[in-house]
Amino acid sequence: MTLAIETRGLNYHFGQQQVVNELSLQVPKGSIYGFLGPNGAGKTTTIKILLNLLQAPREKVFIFGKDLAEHRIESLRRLGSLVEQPAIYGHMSGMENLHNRCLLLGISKARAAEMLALVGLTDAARKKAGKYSLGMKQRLGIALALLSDPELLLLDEPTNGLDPNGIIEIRNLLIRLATERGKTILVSSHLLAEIERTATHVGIINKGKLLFQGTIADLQQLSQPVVAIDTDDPVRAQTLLHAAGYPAETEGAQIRIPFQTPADHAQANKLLVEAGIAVHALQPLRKDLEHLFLDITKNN
Ligand SMILES: Nc1ncnc2c1ncn2[C@@H]1O[C@H](COP(=O)(O)OP(=O)(O)OP(=O)(O)O)[C@@H](O)[C@H]1O
Repeated sequence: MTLAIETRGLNYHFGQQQVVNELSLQVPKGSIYGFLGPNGAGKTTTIKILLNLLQAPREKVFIFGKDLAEHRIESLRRLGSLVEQPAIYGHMSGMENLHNRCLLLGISKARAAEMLALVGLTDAARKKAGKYSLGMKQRLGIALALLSDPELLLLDEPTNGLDPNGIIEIRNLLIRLATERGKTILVSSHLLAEIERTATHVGIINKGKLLFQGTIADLQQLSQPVVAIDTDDPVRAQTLLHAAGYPAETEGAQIRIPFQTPADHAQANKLLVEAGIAVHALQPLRKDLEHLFLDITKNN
């Protein structure tokens, strides 16, 4: 497996505070890697190290197999990024913003129109960027990052503050960039739901430590959905379900069984009702990131 990004036991401190702790990321080439963690987990700091905005220690950070500390310029040429707010001039149109950057980078202006089309902003090309919606600004920021045709994109919470439409637009754009243009994309978020439909791979960090890394299928295995059952007699309900072969667990006054098929849930319901137990509610639940974190931390 070729790795676009690899960190080997990376550490980083702000004063006394250890913000990145023995972090070993492996981002396969061609993947959309969801870099997940709650606020303050160390995502932005890690991304800044990958961009050498914070100094990358020797032999800890590798971009396409090369030590970033030793091959800084060469590695950074292969990277495009959107960290925090995109650097956009509000008084210029989207097209002018891109032309401006083309001039700075010594790139043909023809790239500007191509990138605007790629991020779906052709119709708004002449509009002042200051009048763009937040989602349009983010897409313009991504177009700016793409001008130099980098192989690897690092996007720090690109959907932060966007409405559902904006989130879908960014999601579709990332999928197109990976599948049609062969880009590798590392995208950070604190919301699993935002990432899981886009990402092929996931890394979860908390307090600078990697708690999980793997494919989205590996993660889904861990976040198996469950069915929560509220009854008037949880103890007897659990015993009955167990006897019928359901691996029923209690969570407070609720019983939880693994999510199977609707017919299977109906069967469990029938079993309980026929035994004279009142079933108040039967509800499929997906573990959210917070619960997944708890689970993953517990297993560590
Ligand atoms: N320049 C700095 N000086 C001191 N501490 C900092 C600095 N930047 C970040 N930190 C601290 O490092 C920790 C990690 O912050 P970081 O921004 O990397 O997290 P994050 O996962 O990106 O969170 P968020 O989703 O809130 O952006 C936090 O406790 C933060 O307060």
